[in-house]
Amino acid sequence: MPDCGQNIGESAGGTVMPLLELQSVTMSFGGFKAINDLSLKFERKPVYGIIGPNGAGKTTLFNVLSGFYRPKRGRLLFNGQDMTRLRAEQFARQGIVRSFQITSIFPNLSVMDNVVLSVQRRADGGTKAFAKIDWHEDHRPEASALLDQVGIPSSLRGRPAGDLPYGRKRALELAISLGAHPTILLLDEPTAGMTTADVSRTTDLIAQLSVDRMIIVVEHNLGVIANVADEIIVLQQGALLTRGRYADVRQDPRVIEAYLGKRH
Ligand SMILES: Nc1ncnc2c1ncn2[C@@H]1O[C@H](COP(=O)(O)OP(=O)(O)OP(=O)(O)O)[C@@H](O)[C@H]1O
Repeated sequence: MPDCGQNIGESAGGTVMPLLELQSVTMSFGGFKAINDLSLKFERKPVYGIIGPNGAGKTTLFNVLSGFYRPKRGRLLFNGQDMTRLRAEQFARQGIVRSFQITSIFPNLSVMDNVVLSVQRRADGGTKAFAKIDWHEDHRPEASALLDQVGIPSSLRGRPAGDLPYGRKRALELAISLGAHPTILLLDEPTAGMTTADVSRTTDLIAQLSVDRMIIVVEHNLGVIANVADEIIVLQQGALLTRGRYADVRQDPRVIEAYLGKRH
């Protein structure tokens, strides 16, 4: 392969290519535009937070970014590659992985085997999701390390995943996602429904995980966003209202109005 002297993420012209880019994306439901002609660039920052009032289009955007929705109009580029027509599992194989859908946990499998399965799936290129347990042995060390990383103690790892308390289930979901070796990790309301202690643990974990990968978080809890996000993207009515550091965004009168209404 010829060496063109080009770094990953750098275009031929020397300008830095966004890791992820939306170009004029519209996502409609029965004629209603939940996302309307939205263009966004995600550079290589560690943590982006997506916020906005109810109905702003956060979940829809999240579903587009993770390949769960395919927009009718516009394009989604990952490292310059057009992802628009790909499916969610192809996104995951390329390195865009979403977490915090407890539905992806197999409740009857042990906590450890859930993570082993994820590591296995990645190692096999996503082709043998329901493999026999005996070839899991090779993947136990990595699975153990991932469970260490998300703070699930050894005493819980042999238990059926379905028996874990809520906060631990979400940590397990994160370990499962990390087994896919994401370049971009998408977190959908990572602290929803958590106790204060779990919120604090999850916030620390997001910061720790962001050292090695980009994280995009959709979150209602602005305290969490303030703590973890390097840049905030504010949506309103399916469009970009503004973006920037939390300290600046929270003082923006348009953002205050969007959240609280004109009277405030
Ligand atoms: N599957 C769907 N079918 C019809 N309308 C939808 C669908 N999904 C979202 N919408 C509409 O699109 C708009 C944006 O919804 P979305 O869930 O993306 O907003 P959100 O910012 O995540 O809101 P919330 O903060 O309330 O979760 C809303 O008006 C919603 O009713």
